[in-house]
Amino acid sequence: MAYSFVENTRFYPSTSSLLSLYASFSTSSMLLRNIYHELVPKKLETFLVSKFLIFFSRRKSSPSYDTFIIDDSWDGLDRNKLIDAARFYLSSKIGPKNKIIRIGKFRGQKNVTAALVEGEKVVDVYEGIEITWQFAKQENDDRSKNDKFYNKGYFELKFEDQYREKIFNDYLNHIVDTSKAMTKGEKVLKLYTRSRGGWDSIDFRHPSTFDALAMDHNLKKSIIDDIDRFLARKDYYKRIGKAWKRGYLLYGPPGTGKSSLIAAMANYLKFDVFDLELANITSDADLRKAMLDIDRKSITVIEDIDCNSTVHNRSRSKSDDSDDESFYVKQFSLSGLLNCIDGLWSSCGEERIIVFTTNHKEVLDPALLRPGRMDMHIHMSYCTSEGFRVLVYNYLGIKEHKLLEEIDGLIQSAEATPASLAEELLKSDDPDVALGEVLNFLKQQKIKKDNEDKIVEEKVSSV
Ligand SMILES: Nc1ncnc2c1ncn2[C@@H]1O[C@H](COP(=O)(O)OP(=O)(O)OP(=O)(O)O)[C@@H](O)[C@H]1O
Repeated sequence: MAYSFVENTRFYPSTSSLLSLYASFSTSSMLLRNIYHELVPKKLETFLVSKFLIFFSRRKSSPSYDTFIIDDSWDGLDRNKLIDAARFYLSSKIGPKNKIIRIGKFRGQKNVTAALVEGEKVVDVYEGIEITWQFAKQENDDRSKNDKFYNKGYFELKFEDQYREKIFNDYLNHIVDTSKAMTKGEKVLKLYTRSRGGWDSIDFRHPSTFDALAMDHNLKKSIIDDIDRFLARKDYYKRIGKAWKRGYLLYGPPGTGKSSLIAAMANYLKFDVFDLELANITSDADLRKAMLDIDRKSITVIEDIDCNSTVHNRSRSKSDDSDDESFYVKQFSLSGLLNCIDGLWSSCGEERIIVFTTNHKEVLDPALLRPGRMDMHIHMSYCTSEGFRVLVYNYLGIKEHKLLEEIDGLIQSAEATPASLAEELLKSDDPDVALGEVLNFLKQQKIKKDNEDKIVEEKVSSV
């Protein structure tokens, strides 16, 4: 036992020496810590720690990656909206690491936009997840092969496979929302037309505005009020169980501004325009598909409905037509079309506007004209004195002129369209000359109109 005591004192320090050793160790570690904090700033420390962790986590196991492809078109038919959103989104992510970029600017757009070219990569970080974007061109596209700068293609986004769900459910929505916010106030409207079973789009840059429209002031105001009320009533439509859509029937002679009014509506609402030519619709299924593919916040236009035998002639029977396919198209009436739209759109719960135009309201299916069918019937009439003042201000920049009184006296009876008067005003920048042209035109127009009236009167009296 004594031996063991002697042995123990030789190999183990006493409690007091242990305490003094600990005290000197903690003093020097505090000193070292202070020196370290003095010399190494907080940011550098965080950076070093993160690099250290990344280095060891990479060494631990090499991650595997998944890739999503965002193609130019979806389903081979319609434009893939996600690619447009991705383009906008990535334009803000392109940085100094990208040595070659495409740049451009739309008319009316405030800032220059950048885009990725083939092979260039962008690394985006979303909630700590790294996503690598790359743009690639379609291999089977001939123009892609020959034209280095042709930008039809697709995006690849690559990420660690453990984040697949997060990317799919959250990140892609984040891209759509961010791109929407980025384009707000700078939205370039699109005009969609139907071709090869899908919708093709081009930029829609019609300059028409409500201010520039030559039409009755009260009518103009009632249209704007109607649109505003419609947009504010989402809950109301939901409550009464009706599709949140509004239908307008524009009727009047050619050149009275029906297309201009549609463009003014689109510009006012910042809604895209879908031009639906019923003559290009091949079947009921095609019509349903076309209607279902129409985006929310859009105006669907069916122009010159009176020229479309397919929709106003309801009384045709199958024996009238040998061709089954065309018979099928001719089967749907305008009110049938509206029912179809109501049915399809009621489930979508998003705002949509539909506009029909006609030069001859009188030949339309009476079912369409029944109250409640189209929400508002808008008569686009020949130019009035009030409307002409708007044109004069738009084209010549003046509000008063000595010839205006004489023009006012003729304008109502001459039945001139705003389009024809606009043509006359375009002939000169000099108000004296331009308004002189208008006056001559109205005089000739009046003579023509009186002659036509005389012929009609003679016909009526001979009957
Ligand atoms: N009410 C109007 N206010 C201002 N400009 C007008 C108006 N109506 C016509 N115009 C001018 O005439 C051009 C042709 O008019 P627009 O195409 O809008 O007429 P429309 O009634 O749609 O004719 P159509 O029935 O032949 O399609 C317009 O681009 C515009 O310059």
